[in-house]
Amino acid sequence: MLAAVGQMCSTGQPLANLNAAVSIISRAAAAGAAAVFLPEATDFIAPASHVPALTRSAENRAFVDGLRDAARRHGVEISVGIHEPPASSPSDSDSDAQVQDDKHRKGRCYNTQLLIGSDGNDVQRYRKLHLFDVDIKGGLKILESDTTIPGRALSDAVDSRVGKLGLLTCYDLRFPEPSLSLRKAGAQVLTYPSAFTVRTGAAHWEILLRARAIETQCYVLAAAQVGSHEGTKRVSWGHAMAVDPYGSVIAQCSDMQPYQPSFCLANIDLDLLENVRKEMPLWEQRRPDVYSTI
Ligand SMILES: O=C(O)CNC(=O)[C@H](CS)NC(=O)CCC(=O)C(=O)O
Repeated sequence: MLAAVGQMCSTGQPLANLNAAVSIISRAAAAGAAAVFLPEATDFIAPASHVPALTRSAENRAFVDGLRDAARRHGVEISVGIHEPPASSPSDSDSDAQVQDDKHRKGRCYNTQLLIGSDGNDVQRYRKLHLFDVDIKGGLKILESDTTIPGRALSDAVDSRVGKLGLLTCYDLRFPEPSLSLRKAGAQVLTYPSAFTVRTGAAHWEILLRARAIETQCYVLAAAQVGSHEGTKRVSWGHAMAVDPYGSVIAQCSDMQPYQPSFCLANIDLDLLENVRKEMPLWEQRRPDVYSTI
């Protein structure tokens, strides 16, 4: 089964971003993709002060509806990173006092990965657990928690046409525990929709993606934002890629400028995955008698 891993440069306009995302989806579907993976914050990237209003805008609701429609029209599953207002889903459990207080006080949102089925219905959502609050010497200062509420749980590994998916997002990549937990829960394919910074991307992106694939013996699919986001100081690293369970980079988007909405295709071969796990049975070789395991 073919998975398409997308790369684009989101703006502050959800409807323009919808157009870019749909152009990836329609071309990927025509190329035979069964599922299309889009970056973190595909709906918009904008200055922090604009995030609360944009998250709750009619344009942003139209963005998600447009993707549901594209999933149905093209018959593909879609994973997409969005800004999600609290209590937007009936199953929402964010009723505790702290979260209620936070959302009223600051209008924060969740950084959510939404999985849409090929019938256009929502299948799963995952809210980013680890927020990117960093202040690195040399200029980089981002406080994601200014605009975002951290999720409080992993989401169950979920069936898709390209295998059982374990959903994670961007900065989560730096924490091996959730990837191991999802592997233990049955995941075969880990997703990391991202918007890595250029500096940290150059230093860590590919190494971390390959490490997570090697440790978990899962495919890793990492859609990515790329280039300068208009109206902000943010520049994203791109290098959207797919890694196989042996750690090989099997597909990668072009780094050629000017950046266009693009994708790369990866064949997800679950027989190969089983072979990797059989040849080197890491899971059975762990030593819980010596150290604690997930
Ligand atoms: O909310 C948005 O607008 C999009 N979200 C992001 O860009 C997020 C939070 S600011 N970026 C990261 O997590 C980068 C991680 C990273 O670069 C690293 O771990 O080195």
